[in-house]
Amino acid sequence: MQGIKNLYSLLKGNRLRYSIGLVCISMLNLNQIFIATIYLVIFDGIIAQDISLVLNAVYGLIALTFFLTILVLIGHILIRVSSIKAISFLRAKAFNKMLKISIQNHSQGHSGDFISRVTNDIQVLEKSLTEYLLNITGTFLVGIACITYMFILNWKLALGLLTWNLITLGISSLFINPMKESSDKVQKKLSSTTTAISDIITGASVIKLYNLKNKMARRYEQKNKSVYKAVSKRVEISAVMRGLNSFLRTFSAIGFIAIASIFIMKEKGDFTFGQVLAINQLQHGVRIFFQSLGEFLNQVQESFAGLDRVNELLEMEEEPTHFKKMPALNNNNAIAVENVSFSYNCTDTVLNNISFEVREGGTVAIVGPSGGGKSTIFKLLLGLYQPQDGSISYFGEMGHDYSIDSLRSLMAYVPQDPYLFNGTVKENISYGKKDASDCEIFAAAKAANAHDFISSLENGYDTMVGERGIFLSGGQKQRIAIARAIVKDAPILLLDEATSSLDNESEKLVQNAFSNLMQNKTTVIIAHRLSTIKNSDSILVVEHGQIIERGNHDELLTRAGVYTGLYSKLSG
Ligand SMILES: Nc1ncnc2c1ncn2[C@@H]1O[C@H](COP(=O)(O)OP(=O)(O)OP(=O)(O)O)[C@@H](O)[C@H]1O
Repeated sequence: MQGIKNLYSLLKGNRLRYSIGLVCISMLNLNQIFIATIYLVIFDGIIAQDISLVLNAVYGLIALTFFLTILVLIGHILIRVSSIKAISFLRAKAFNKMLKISIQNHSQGHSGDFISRVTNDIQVLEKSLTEYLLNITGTFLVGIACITYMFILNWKLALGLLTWNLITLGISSLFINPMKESSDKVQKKLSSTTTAISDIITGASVIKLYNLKNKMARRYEQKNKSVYKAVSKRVEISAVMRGLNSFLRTFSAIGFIAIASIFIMKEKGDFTFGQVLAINQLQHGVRIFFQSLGEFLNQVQESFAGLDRVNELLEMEEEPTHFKKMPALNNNNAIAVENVSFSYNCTDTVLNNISFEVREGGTVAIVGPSGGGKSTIFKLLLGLYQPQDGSISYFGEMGHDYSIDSLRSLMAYVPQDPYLFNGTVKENISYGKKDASDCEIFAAAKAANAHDFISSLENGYDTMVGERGIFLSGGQKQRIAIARAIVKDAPILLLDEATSSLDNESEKLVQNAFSNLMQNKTTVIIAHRLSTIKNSDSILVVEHGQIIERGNHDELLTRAGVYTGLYSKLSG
């Protein structure tokens, strides 16, 4: 019952329209009652030789058919419109939620699973609003109406039939839990196939490069097989349930005819022939109520499983709007990081007691071996994760004094492999600043050494870049990302220099674009180019989550430590 209530709650704002639609369509189910009444009138009329009674009943039947057709038409329109509205609202809610959930939740889940929740699971919910709830409500209404009418016609027959149907409901209800469990499994398995599909799309080039086609096909086949197994299990349960229902239905009909015949033959029945036919008709409604209701309740379990998964998504922890409170710092530098420690999983320490500062307009380069914690420092500065210990301040204000949004407006971040959205070049640059004018976009592209190549594209700034910028080279994507950062014009830059080497010409263009971007800005750069490192005010060597050396290029070289080793590798 709670599950059905939850499904109805999806219709918030559309409930009245949906309920009217439900009533209209349910009226169609109530035709059992009308037809039973007409049978009663026609057959008792025939026996009484009353032609006008028979004719009136026939006219009534025609009028009823016409009336019900109109009602069903209106009902379907109302149900469809309100369901589509509710479902598109839910889709938008899930989409917005995905924009808000913390990066931790994003990294823990698989993109395919998220996609499956917003597509497969919501689709099931749509079906439950347009089909399952309709079936349940209609069945419920017709059942109650038929039972009431049967009691009015003959309470003894009604009581006998009711008892028998209650027993059949008890038998059907044995299938509720297994059906819910197997539907749950089907939705989860479906989600894992979406995950596999998402992998082959995002990893298409790796699959081709390493010739993983067969491996991926086998992996998908396995997942597909497990979907097949889960669906087969559900089909088995449903088949047994349907078979049993069908048997009970037939048994009940034969039983009723037998009992009614005995009553009539022994002339013990206190009902007319018309009433027998009417009750026979009504029994159909009662059977639907007791048997199909069980069947529909089992069907709706599929939507409860989908609803659980969508609700799980909607209840995921959102990114906090502010940093958590930190011990105050008295430091007016553009960035001050003091005694910061951090772990992704609360057990393995990734950053251990890190402290450094960057003066306004200064440049700090972070270098060190892979996995040392360089990118993690950026994630903390950007507020994507919060340190467990220590403090971070920006321009003399504590991180927690800013909202996360205003904090991010202070920073422009250019990652190693910039993400471009599937849109035009112009759109991708303009993401740096709301309402960026064409002039600002062109000026930024010029400063990022991107204007010339953009102008030579087929549609210039209106050229589509493809998914993740697939139509552009690595250097071109970087320059567009730099142009995006220039448009943002944030006082702090976080730059992650690409490790992959570009050809000489492209390398020069990107380096030059970086220099233009860094003018008059405070910059922290994860550096891999010797020239960048040498030109920084200060260099931090990060290894195993600690700053093991710091100073400028000359100072570090005189120490003959880890930096000297890195330097000789880079210059060698
Ligand atoms: N989202 C995450 N969840 C759990 N552990 C993570 C996550 N991201 C990184 N790590 C771990 O944190 C450590 C530091 O990673 P980080 O990416 O900061 O290193 P890095 O110095 O930037 O490496 P690289 O130069 O290869 O990019 C690594 O051991 C890595 O496995």
